[in-house]
Amino acid sequence: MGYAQLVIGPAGSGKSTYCSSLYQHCETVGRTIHMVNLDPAAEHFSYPVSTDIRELISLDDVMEELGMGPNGGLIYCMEYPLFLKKTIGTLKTIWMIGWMSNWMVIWMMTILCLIAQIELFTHVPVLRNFVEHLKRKNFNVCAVYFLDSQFVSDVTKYISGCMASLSAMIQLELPHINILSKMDLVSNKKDVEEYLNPEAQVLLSQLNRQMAPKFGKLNKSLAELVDDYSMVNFIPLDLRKESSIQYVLSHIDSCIQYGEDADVKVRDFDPED
Ligand SMILES: Nc1nc2c(ncn2[C@@H]2O[C@H](COP(=O)(O)OP(=O)(O)OP(=O)(O)O)[C@@H](O)[C@H]2O)c(=O)[nH]1
Ligand SMILES: [Mg+2]
Repeated sequence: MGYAQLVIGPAGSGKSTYCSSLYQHCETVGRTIHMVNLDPAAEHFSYPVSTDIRELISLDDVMEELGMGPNGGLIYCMEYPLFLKKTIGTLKTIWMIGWMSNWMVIWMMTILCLIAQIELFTHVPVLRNFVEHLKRKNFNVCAVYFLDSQFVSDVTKYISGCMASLSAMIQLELPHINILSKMDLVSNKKDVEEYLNPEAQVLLSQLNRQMAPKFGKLNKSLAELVDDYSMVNFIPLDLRKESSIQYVLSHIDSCIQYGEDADVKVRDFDPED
């Protein structure tokens, strides 16, 4: 059994910083973790990367050689025929050197803008195929979705963040954890706390207050949608506090049942498969 978290979220939401802090945290507590970069647009890492998709294809090369823009270039990279093969090869390499019982963090792509992000989740099957493959290979995987706490300062931004997260949740069909990042930048914690686990009625009245009356019906549907998917709640993350990282990690652990068989070193798969 292997364990993996798929770190996803909009540009600048704090994914890389989280990976770096998580790596340091795991080093401190003596927990093995492997970072796998699947982001063709990544630039540099402040932690050792076990495998890196850029050895196969990088966004810079695609933009330079094919004259593509950043969003189209990213989709080109993800659709590149060998992308899935390389990622699967990556996993095999990790398995073969016997890391099976360890954690693996898959640092998922940088999302260049919201449109690109939705296309990457809805139109490009490679992510989903990859997730399916991980599951078939006995990996417990969860998606860790990042949202910048600066973007939940009002209800309309919060709803748009929820919709993006929901779309990832529905497309990937993975256990899903939402993180509200950069909590150290929030001066009034109360403003944000009300969005950690909001009630539909409160969201609706706030939306109606901010928007023209003609949006009333839409607001009601959106508030109900967020409520129906009660999984759309957020865990705050303050990277200054070790306890906050530990708290997030414990949620992820329980989400993918890490720990129960963590010490089992036996391979329950065929590496050549
Ligand atoms: N104050 C504060 N700043 C943060 C935190 N996390 C990230 N940042 C800053 O936010 C910016 C973006 O963070 P990244 O970790 O690069 O975000 P990302 O999601 O990896 O961004 P892309 O890879 O471009 O999609 C950087 O300037 C970070 O220093 C945090 O917890 N607190
Ligand atoms: Mg990044």
